[in-house]
Amino acid sequence: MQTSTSLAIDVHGLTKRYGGRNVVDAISLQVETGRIVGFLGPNGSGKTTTIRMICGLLTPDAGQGSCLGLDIMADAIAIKREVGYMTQKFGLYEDLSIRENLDFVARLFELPQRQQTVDEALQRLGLTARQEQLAGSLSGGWKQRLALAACLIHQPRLLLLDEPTAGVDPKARRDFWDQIHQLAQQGITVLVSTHYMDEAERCDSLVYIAYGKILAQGTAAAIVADAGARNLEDAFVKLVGQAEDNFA
Ligand SMILES: Nc1ncnc2c1ncn2[C@@H]1O[C@H](COP(=O)(O)OP(=O)(O)OP(=O)(O)O)[C@@H](O)[C@H]1O
Repeated sequence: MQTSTSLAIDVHGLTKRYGGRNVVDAISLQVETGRIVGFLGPNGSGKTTTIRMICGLLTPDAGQGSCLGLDIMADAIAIKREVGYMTQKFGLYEDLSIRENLDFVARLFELPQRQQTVDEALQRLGLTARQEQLAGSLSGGWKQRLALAACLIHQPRLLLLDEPTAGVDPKARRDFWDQIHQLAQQGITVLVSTHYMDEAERCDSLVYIAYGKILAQGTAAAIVADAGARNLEDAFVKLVGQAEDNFA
């Protein structure tokens, strides 16, 4: 039996309603510390909304739970200090350099020894040589690397990555995933949403949602086997087809 202390995410019945519709509908999710969990589902299925409720950015209409042992309703501010949240749209200042962007984030978190912290962040992500380059002049892959450096600067224990590799070339995506695996080896938990099947295959386990509900979860191999499918993509097509009949 799993004890709650080994769960980085432990939420029950999370529900969010917009315009009279449950866009997230009673989702319960448990993620063990140090795991990489892929969060998949069609556009508009509720992934971003769920991620935002988990990290206290959005208040659920129903449900409860904890993130890193902190209550998602009562401890939202404390959660933000422990979580790195990377969105599809990189929230960086295009007219600031790489170094200035990281320094700005370090100030927001009121980190001590800012210069050293920024130096280390630059080094860890291979950004030192480009530190004076303006963020706006970077390619998608380098912007993504900077965004990851920014969301790691306060040494979070949990990374919530919302389609972090959208629009990034294959080499940069591969580098990014190598980085994610290194972080997980250091004990950081990762919940990552993606539409890419090759990325899903690199996760320890997967959660697949549609219409705001979890349709399948487990390892990629188990999901494929349970769906009687040839591969992950086929499994998801089957699952969403069945869900259309039930929920659409
Ligand atoms: N603030 C809001 N007001 C009204 N509707 C919203 C709001 N935020 C999200 N929605 C709706 O909720 C549904 C779920 O959106 P969400 O962004 O969580 O999906 P998603 O699975 O992350 O999609 P994608 O893969 O396209 O990023 C969508 O129909 C969206 O239009």
